Amino acid sequence: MAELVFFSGTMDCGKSTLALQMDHNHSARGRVGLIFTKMDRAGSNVLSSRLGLSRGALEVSDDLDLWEAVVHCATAGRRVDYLVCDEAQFYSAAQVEQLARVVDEMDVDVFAFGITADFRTELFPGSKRLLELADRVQVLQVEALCWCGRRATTNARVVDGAMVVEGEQVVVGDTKSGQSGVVEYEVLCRRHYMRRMTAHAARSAALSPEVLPFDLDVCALPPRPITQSE
Ligand SMILES: Nc1ncnc2c1ncn2[C@@H]1O[C@H](COP(=O)(O)OP(=O)(O)O)[C@@H](O)[C@H]1O
Ligand SMILES: Cc1cn([C@H]2C[C@H](O)[C@@H](COP(=O)(O)O)O2)c(=O)[nH]c1=O
Repeated sequence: MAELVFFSGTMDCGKSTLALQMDHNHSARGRVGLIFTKMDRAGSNVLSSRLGLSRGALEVSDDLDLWEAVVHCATAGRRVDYLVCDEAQFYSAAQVEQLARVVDEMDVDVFAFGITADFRTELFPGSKRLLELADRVQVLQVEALCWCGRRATTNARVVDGAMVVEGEQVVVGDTKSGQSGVVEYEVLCRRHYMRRMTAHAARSAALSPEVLPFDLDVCALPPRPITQSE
């Protein structure tokens, strides 16, 4: 019996890697799949992992009807046993409903991968619909960690080390850019998200004479690497 499964977690927790592993394992057993993605950091029509693995993928444009795409393959005589859908947070609610229809009417497994909440801790439309319709929601076992060592549960948007909470919901980016003025993301625990305390802000606070010595959060900072100039 086919299922719609939503594999979710924060940024940088291994979702794309798992997507590639799932495709590998299913195809190794003779199953035939289609890989979809949307706005992968590496570019169009590619599903990439920070581990360096990547595969060609069908780009999910805003107007792509995923039900029609699978029906087209089937009517062209191409077997489809499963779909891998990465960056599913970017899909529309209607496209998620099309995926559910593929599962229910064509008995095709759909494995969707994506983050649930944006930089404001609000659900993406695609993620919301997946949480509402999926047969199973699996939180990935590899935990991304906040700078303090707690499990990260939020995806903060950061510009020049400072958290920003205003802006467009969709800004493609990575967890480290190192370039001034460029949007990047940092996974944080809820506590430090609510405090707007990025690793950069915590390090700055640690150097401030106002910080009381028993502010354990700041004391939890990993030692800053000593640069050559110091
Ligand atoms: N050099 C490395 N050695 C081992 N694991 C790594 C390395 N670089 C990245 N990773 C793993 O890859 C994960 C991110 O992979 P990726 O699939 O791109 O995540 P996501 O799609 O969730 O953003 C990290 O959580 C980390 O566990
Ligand atoms: C929090 C947040 C993230 N994004 C973008 C940034 C990345 O391009 C993807 C997530 O990719 P990953 O494989 O999970 O690392 O989503 C965004 O557009 N808006 C946000 O609020």
